[in-house]
Amino acid sequence: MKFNRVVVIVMDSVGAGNAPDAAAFGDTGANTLGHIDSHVPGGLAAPNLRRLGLGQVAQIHAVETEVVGSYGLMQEISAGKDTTSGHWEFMGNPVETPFPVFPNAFPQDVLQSFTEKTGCSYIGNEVASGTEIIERLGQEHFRTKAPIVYTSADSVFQIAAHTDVIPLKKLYRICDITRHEVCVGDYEVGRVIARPFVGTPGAFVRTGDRRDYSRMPKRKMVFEYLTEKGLCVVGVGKIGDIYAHIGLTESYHTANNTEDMAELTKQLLAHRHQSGLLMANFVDFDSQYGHRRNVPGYAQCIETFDTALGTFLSLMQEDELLIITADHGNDPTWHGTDHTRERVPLLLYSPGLREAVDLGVRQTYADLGQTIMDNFRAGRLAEGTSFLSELR
Ligand SMILES: O=P(O)(O)O[C@H]1O[C@H](CO)[C@@H](O)[C@H]1O
Ligand SMILES: [Mn+2]
Ligand SMILES: [Mn+2]
Repeated sequence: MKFNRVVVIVMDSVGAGNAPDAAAFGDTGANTLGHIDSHVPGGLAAPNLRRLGLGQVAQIHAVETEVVGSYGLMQEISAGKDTTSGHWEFMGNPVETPFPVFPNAFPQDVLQSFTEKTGCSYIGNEVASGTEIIERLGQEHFRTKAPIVYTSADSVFQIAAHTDVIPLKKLYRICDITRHEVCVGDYEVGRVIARPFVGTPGAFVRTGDRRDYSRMPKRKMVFEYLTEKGLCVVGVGKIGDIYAHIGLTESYHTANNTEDMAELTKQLLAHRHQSGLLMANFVDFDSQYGHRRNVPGYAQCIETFDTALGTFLSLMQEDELLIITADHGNDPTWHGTDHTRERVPLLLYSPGLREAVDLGVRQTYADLGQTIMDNFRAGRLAEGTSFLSELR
């Protein structure tokens, strides 16, 4: 079995529950898909994901469905349950040492360095929810013209600014300096994130111009192996940012899931003459609904995605393989606002596959990357087991 193209969709945070090491993360019992399904009247309607085997791997209510995809679960070996750890592990770089987190916000020396290097003062410096902190500090931000600095439970240095106070380009420059000159050494967070927002007090809205500045991976990952072989690697949404823009031949930033699917479809059709990888991260599940603990919103987001997925599946050819997965959980019924340590679904589809195969529980997310390496005869990763030969 060999596919000319592999398409990977990461449904950001759509976990399937029960990671064996969930206790170490305070997440015993968290179950993103299971809990959403049980909280929605009538349960989740996701006929296309079910056709690919979602009902076989997630604890969602039973619906009689003909399964045409192959399916399994993957569990993470990385030390963190953040986006970067998950994505890097997919592509052969599990994160062994946790990225630094700041449960009491940033120490004074980091902030002093921030002020010196960027020439900006700051307000905030809290562990906060991004939507809540801009409402609470928005007026002070207008008065002082200082960016709002905050962190989350995961390893991030977030910088929020209204676009009328700090123009987008300037915010990006501040983030770039923070990434390269401030968050270094013991403060090398997973990501520095630009959080521009617009609107008026009481109605501030974050825009789709968010940018993530990743730390540099220490190991070579799948993208580089593929591009070295002359294959194309096209990223959609946050993919370029998450992989520090290494090994991509093209990258298309998007503002939301709708744009992700539109761009992914466009790129599926545009690159038919080439061989390689096309990968998208659909972030809305996580950022709009998971962190906001919005159960009906999350359910609706899955159902909307499912409908768009139906159209995407109908466009696929026999020599194209689609892999759908997630990078961690973010159970909207859980306490707090952080991600949850869960196994993630692994759903495969190709019109070229004739049988639905149960791929079981994969012991690392790197099985995904190893399968891609195997498919393109691009060598072997140190971690992961290919499931290519299991497909029928
Ligand atoms: O509250 P907001 O700003 O959405 O923060 C969320 O977004 C960040 C990146 O995914 C995470 O750290 C998470 O907590
Ligand atoms: Mn994520
Ligand atoms: Mn998140």
